[in-house]
Amino acid sequence: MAKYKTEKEMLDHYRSSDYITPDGYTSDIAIFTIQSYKKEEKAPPVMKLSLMLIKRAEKDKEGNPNVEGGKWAIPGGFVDANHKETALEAAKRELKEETNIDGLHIQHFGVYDRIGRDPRGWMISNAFYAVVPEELVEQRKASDDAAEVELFTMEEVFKLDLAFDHRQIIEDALSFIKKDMIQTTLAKNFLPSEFSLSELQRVLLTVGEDPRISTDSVFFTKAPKLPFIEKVLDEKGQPKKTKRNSFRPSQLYRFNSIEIVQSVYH
Ligand SMILES: O=P(O)(O)OC[C@H]1O[C@@H](O)[C@H](O)[C@@H]1O
Repeated sequence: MAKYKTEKEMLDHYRSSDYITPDGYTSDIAIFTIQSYKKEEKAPPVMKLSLMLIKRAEKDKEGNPNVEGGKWAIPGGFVDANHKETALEAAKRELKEETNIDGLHIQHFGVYDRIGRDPRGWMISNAFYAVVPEELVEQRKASDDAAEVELFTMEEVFKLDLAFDHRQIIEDALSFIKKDMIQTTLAKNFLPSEFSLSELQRVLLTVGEDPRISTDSVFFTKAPKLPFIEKVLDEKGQPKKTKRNSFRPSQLYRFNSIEIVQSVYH
């Protein structure tokens, strides 16, 4: 038997407390970069995918023990409903407040809502990621409820005792980055404007093993035909080569302006 005649009447009597509702709404941001180290003069640089983590403060602002205090986590925090914030706005604000990093384009990739993921209650978290050149994370500085902010290689990250379900969030972000690396020209951010195919191969492999890229015979046959790169010529119109990473000269390439719609490395 219907109790109300109009939507307004129904809404006036609606009590959200009759239902289980979330206790909090948060945003988390995974910022990755590729760090490169030149180990030997005539060898290509060693490149490693790294992630920026914060160490959660042991105590909150009032001096009480902090939940998951002392653990490493990706930066994040609560969406400020009093200021009608969206999850994206909260992600950018929290990133700035906790790490001093500003102005990045971040991509939403998931919602984490498993009951029990946060011991304080049912907190639903929106996860964002970005892969940026190292100079963009150089101004990092811990503040607010972050005691430290550091870059860790992925090997190091997975050895840490991470807060909440952040290990799962990081693993999921990684699979998105792997796709980005082969479906977009993301690699461009980590290469000089003129680069050799082995330098391109090294950047692509920082996100994980892929036999189609790591097998030289496959990669070096396919790569020169990629539609979005072109050979660089010198002033005389001859192929321009480099010896910066080897004793044998290697052809230099550059990205052209073709827009990529589909994976092209495969
Ligand atoms: O850092 P505070 O504000 O304590 O809480 C935010 C964190 O709470 C967790 O559910 C989220 O994943 C987010 O990282």
